Amino acid sequence: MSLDQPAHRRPRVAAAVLAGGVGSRMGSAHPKQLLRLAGQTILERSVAALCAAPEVDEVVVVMNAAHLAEAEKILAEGRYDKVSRIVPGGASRSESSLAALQAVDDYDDNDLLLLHDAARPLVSGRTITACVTELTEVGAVGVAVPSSDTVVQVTLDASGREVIAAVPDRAALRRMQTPQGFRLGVIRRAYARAFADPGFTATDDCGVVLRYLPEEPVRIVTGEESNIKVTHPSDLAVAEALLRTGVAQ
Ligand SMILES: Nc1ccn([C@@H]2O[C@H](COP(=O)(O)OP(=O)(O)OP(=O)(O)O)[C@@H](O)[C@H]2O)c(=O)n1
Ligand SMILES: C[C@](O)(CO)[C@H](O)COP(=O)(O)O
Repeated sequence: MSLDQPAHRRPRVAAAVLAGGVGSRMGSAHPKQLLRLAGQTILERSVAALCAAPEVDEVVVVMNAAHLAEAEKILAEGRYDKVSRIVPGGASRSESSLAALQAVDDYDDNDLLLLHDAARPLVSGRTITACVTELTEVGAVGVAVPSSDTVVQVTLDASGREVIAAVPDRAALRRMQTPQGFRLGVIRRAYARAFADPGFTATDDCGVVLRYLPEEPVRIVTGEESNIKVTHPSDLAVAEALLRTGVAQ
């Protein structure tokens, strides 16, 4: 903890919106976070959700470097008061998470960081609050939902075709979403170890803690089906419908 902070102060809470991707699966010329969803960009919707959360003090946007100026313009016009920094993302999602960590290097290890996919514009205030609440007890938390599909592990047969290798017990499986939240000391240590590992790859941030700080419990908060990740063109239509019908806001 830095010397100019009282020891008993409440932890500061930063939220990072990860928007460093190119959206290749969306197949659009523009990164998907800059596409409009019911009249507002996906990026703005994610930023607005985090800005509206009373627990969040500050929002950092990690933007695809080629579109930084565009994001700055959009977010300035929208007057998102909690957005303090817009920084360039990295080549992978993990490198963009690292850029978020670097953007809050003035925060103490005891402060909190939520990492959220820009591509999940329908996240609710309830889910954000639940993450921050859990971080009063644990150092790492991730939002997840049960799977309504059976999930199988596959392998390749001799002819190179996919076959089922295992059917894990569905009751013990969850589909991870974001936000994923951390005490900064925890996520800093996990990423320091991860980036020292030449074989490091990850698809989310909780997985980095699980792998590199195995002694650290990563708690699950049950999320909402409506917190979809806009990934393929059909997800845009689903997101529009969720907004139109009031299932999401
Ligand atoms: N280098 C990257 C890659 C991804 N992301 C962000 O991580 C979130 C989840 O990634 P994904 O849905 O895969 O987005 P893209 O990488 O843009 O999509 P694709 O994999 O289809 O190219 C998105 O908000 C994306 O912008 C990021 O900040 N930096
Ligand atoms: C973090 C995440 O949204 C959890 O489901 C997901 O792993 C991101 O994966 P992507 O391939 O970067 O979309």
